Amino acid sequence: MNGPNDPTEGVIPYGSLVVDMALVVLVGWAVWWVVRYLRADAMTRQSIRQAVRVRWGWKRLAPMLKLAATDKTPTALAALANTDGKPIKPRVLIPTLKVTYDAYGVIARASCLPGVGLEQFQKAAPHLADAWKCTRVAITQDKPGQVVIRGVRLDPLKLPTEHQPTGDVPDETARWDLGLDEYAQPVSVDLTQVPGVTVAGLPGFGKTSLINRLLSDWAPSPCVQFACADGKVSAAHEGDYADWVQRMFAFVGDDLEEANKLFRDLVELRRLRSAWARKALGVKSMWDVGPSENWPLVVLVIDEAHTYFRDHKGSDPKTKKLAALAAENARLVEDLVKKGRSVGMLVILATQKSTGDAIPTFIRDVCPVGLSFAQKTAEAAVAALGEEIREWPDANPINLQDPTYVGVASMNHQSQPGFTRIRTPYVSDADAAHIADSTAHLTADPSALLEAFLGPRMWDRDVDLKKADADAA
Ligand SMILES: Nc1ncnc2c1ncn2[C@@H]1O[C@H](COP(=O)(O)OP(=O)(O)OP(=O)(O)O)[C@@H](O)[C@H]1O
Repeated sequence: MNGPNDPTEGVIPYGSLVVDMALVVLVGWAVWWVVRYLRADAMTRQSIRQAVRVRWGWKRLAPMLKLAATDKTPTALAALANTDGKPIKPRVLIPTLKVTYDAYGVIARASCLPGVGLEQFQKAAPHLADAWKCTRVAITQDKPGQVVIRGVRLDPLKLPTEHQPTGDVPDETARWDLGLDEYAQPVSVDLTQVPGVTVAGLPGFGKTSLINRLLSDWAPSPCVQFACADGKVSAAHEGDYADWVQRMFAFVGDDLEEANKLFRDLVELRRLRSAWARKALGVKSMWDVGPSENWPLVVLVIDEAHTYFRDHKGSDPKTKKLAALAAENARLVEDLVKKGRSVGMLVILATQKSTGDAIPTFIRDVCPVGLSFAQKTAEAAVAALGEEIREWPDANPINLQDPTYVGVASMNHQSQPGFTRIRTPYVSDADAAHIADSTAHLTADPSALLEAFLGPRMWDRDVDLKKADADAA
């Protein structure tokens, strides 16, 4: 009974305080979720609903897919509580499941149980895809005792994306952000220590846009200098690189002689860099210290590469001269790819031609990274990506001929087995032009930079280029 002197008067009962607080937390949590849901785009909202379904259905689904374990040994507590002597029921253990989402689908992390691990989850993947209404499900293990289940409702390869370059200096030099893989996971390749990349594919499937992205993302760095040979055009103001010319220390069109001179100059630079690396940088490989404004990473883009390498057949003097130039061009570019890695030179070769002479196999095979957009025939796919592609039919670029796959490439990297399919984003010409404009002042000739860096005393000294060649090989 509450009287005037009741000591509990004005004191909120402890139990009610806990309930109130729980209610506040619950309401706060619900509001947070509603706001999150309303602010999400249509694709993400679908994924949120999917994530809720996945979480709620897991307890029933896991045993049906044999992703549960039975523990017949009673726990100590159950044994103590078992006073009537009846046999104790075995416990069914269900892997814990934490589900998150993104625009493309769900990412679930499940704990492993005795007898239920990576292998069992991988076996169940097609059934998980059916139950969760996913186009694809991938199971990987990121740490012991836990698997990651990636389910994509929408096929990321079929959804075009765009990339707007920021114009900021990249955080990491030589990281090439390529796009999203078939599970919508970002794919990037580290091009430090990589001397060559090949890019092939039918016309109009996204090669230029892919290279545009690399140029746009890297151009803001003063530690990168670009040169280009574009076999599709005769003059710098034409074609895909017209805007980029201002951010390039050298540009040549389809003239074989001019291209030959550019390749020779770059081989000369490579030889000088090889000769001076140790004295000037204090290390044998530029990558030990990274590129700098004085010693920038030199990126040579050779577009429509077949223009410079293709075989010229005929016995008239003009054809013979072209044939000799093409053969020498191939030899010079091979030199750059084979020996340019440690001194910071990277060659990107692109072609729409799908025969072995477009990018000679002796050059292709020394390029550690190869990408191919759609190809018409299995032979063309092999010419682009090497014989190994025959063993990976799912990733074969002959399956990318549908217009839906404009912008989708299959990539191999010598350091990893197999191929990755990547949805590359579209980079508009206007955005690329803007970056080229705003970074044009960073353009510098790396040979002049080397000369200035070494100073007249060192530059004048005879360097043993033959020895440098032998060291670089
Ligand atoms: N990643 C992409 N996503 C969506 N659409 C793209 C993408 N890349 C290119 N496209 C579309 O395809 C068109 C042609 O692209 P691009 O010029 O990059 O092809 P290409 O392979 O370089 O062709 P070519 O060999 O003739 O130079 C672009 O204008 C654009 O409309």
